Amino acid sequence: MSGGLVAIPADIRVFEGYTWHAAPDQYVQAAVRGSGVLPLILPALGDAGDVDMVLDRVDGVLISGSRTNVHPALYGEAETEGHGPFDRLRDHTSMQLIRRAIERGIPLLAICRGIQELNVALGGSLATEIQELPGRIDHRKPDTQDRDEAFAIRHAIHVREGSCLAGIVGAGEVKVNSLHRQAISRLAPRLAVEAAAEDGTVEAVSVIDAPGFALGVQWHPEYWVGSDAISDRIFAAFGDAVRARHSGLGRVAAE
Ligand SMILES: N[C@@H](CCC(=O)NCCCC(=O)O)C(=O)O
Repeated sequence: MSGGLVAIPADIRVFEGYTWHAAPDQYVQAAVRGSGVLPLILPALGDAGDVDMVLDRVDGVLISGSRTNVHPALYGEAETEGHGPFDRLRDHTSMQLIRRAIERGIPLLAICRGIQELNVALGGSLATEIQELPGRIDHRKPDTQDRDEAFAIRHAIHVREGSCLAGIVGAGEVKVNSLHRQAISRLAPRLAVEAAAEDGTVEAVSVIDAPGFALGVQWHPEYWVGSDAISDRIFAAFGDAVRARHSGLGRVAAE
């Protein structure tokens, strides 16, 4: 595998009487098949981790989705019933990784919870239970046990002309899936909105003046890699950026 190494920060999960550091296989498979890179699941070590030691050795960072939410204290709000469930170690590891990857120009693709972590890591905030906000559609996962139904393409978003994302998938309307009940509220200063849903929900952002590839999307392109052109193009573009860094081209440019 010559495409480069990509860190995927793990979630903390408890089952079978153990605590696990885990990442969903759909992100691992999308990294391999869609980006042509070698994924490396990174334990959620929080302060015990050494982010720069990891970033010295990888060529990209892929931040996955999760049913857990970023803790509201990280964007200055009080915890309520509606904000949970939480994964504080994931929060800490992801956000350190995000900040340093951007500073070092290491390619970053942040998906669903990942775009929310990106926004909070750079100083923004989140809204929770957005389906209860005036004028918002319901962005939550459909009530089904069938995974293809859960990740089915469901609503339109508008990709802004001239955005980084437009350079990957084209500007205008595209259709995406939707499995979230939180979304960006206060946009972080260094983020630019790349796409939005018809109800105003931010669906994609890029990092202004980032030295490397740095894109966040609220939907799940990883799930349909191999059968959806938009998903394929996003992961191919991420893979190109990772390969450029792996070959030393991106590393020289950014550091
Ligand atoms: N928890 C956040 C982010 C949502 C997310 O990442 N969803 C992916 C998992 C979908 C599932 O299997 O339930 C939010 O709800 O906004």
